Amino acid sequence: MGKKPVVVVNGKAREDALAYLAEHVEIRQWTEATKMPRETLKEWLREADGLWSVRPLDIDGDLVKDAPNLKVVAQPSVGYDNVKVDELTAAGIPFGNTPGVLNETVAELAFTLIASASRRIYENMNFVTDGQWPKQPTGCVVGKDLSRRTLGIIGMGGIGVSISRRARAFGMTVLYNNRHPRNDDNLYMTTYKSLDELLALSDVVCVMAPLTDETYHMCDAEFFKEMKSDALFVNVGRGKIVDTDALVDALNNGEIDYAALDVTDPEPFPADHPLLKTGKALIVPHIGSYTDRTRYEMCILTADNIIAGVNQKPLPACVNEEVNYKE
Ligand SMILES: NC(=O)c1ccc[n+]([C@@H]2O[C@H](COP(=O)([O-])OP(=O)(O)OC[C@H]3O[C@@H](n4cnc5c(N)ncnc54)[C@H](O)[C@@H]3O)[C@@H](O)[C@H]2O)c1
Ligand SMILES: O=C(O)[C@H](O)CO
Repeated sequence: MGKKPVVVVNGKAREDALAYLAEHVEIRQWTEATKMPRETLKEWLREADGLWSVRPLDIDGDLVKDAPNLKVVAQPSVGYDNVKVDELTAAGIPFGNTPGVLNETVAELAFTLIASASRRIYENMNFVTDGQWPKQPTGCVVGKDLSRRTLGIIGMGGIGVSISRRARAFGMTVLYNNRHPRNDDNLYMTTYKSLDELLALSDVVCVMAPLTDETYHMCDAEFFKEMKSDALFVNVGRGKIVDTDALVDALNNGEIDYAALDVTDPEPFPADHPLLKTGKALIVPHIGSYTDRTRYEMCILTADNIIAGVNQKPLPACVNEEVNYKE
């Protein structure tokens, strides 16, 4: 039997998925508690056929330029704003991500944020844990309905569609903004609006777009001024889509009512950040896809991307399908 292809894993990854991958390749994993130094990673890649990217890792042409045998890079996420895909394409390296398998799970988290923030679950639970059970009806923090209110989704891709289905089941009117209006059955009773219209009409605005040059700081001071003053702002896309200082100002000035975030800028988010001092934010630490089953499926898809790549076969989920595979 010939030598197995070598795949570098630059940090901690699910052991069950690595065990599956190890049936096909030889794994060289960075197991130190500290982040793998970039120069060491470049050194290891000189001998490698594949890279399983553990985030945060900036992936670009420089990282792979001295890796003559590298045939694939893959990571267990759908977002790939850490990757200069065109530079991998130029180097003849396909890049694999994990679309689809996480749609329902991330939509469940987005909807959990929408519902929990609307009913002020966090603040109301604090009454209970503090032994301050409130006198009804005025003592508690009064919430807002979801039914008969309007949700505006920015970024109507795989996850946006799954969020819109949940919102309709809760009796919400659903609007969306996307690069292009969509025309498919998934968007039943969901209406395309320009960004300005969506912001003016929505009671809940949910960002589910990728981070790109175009979306960086899309949610700025002007954006929040265009929202309704009693609206909820939700971000499950990427933290850097939001100008966080502008969000703090908008909450403090009453331009919007509340924010619920799965993603922040920066990550990790500092415990003494002014956003947490507004008392108007529900924040969780980027857990959108974190259920055991979904993370397993994402990691198995990552392994399958790598197995295909090292064998110079088309990846099951390839971002740069146009790549000319290395000979
Ligand atoms: N919080 C989490 O754990 C988590 C989990 C999964 C995905 N994400 C983020 O969500 C993003 C979307 O995931 P997806 O699987 O739905 O991707 P997708 O590619 O299926 O959908 C993204 C949609 O956003 C639209 N879009 C792009 N630029 C836009 C813009 N400027 N304005 C409006 N719409 C725009 C695209 O046209 C596309 O329809 C990912 O790129 C990732 O950054 C976060
Ligand atoms: O993009 C994704 O898939 C999530 O943010 C997890 O990294």
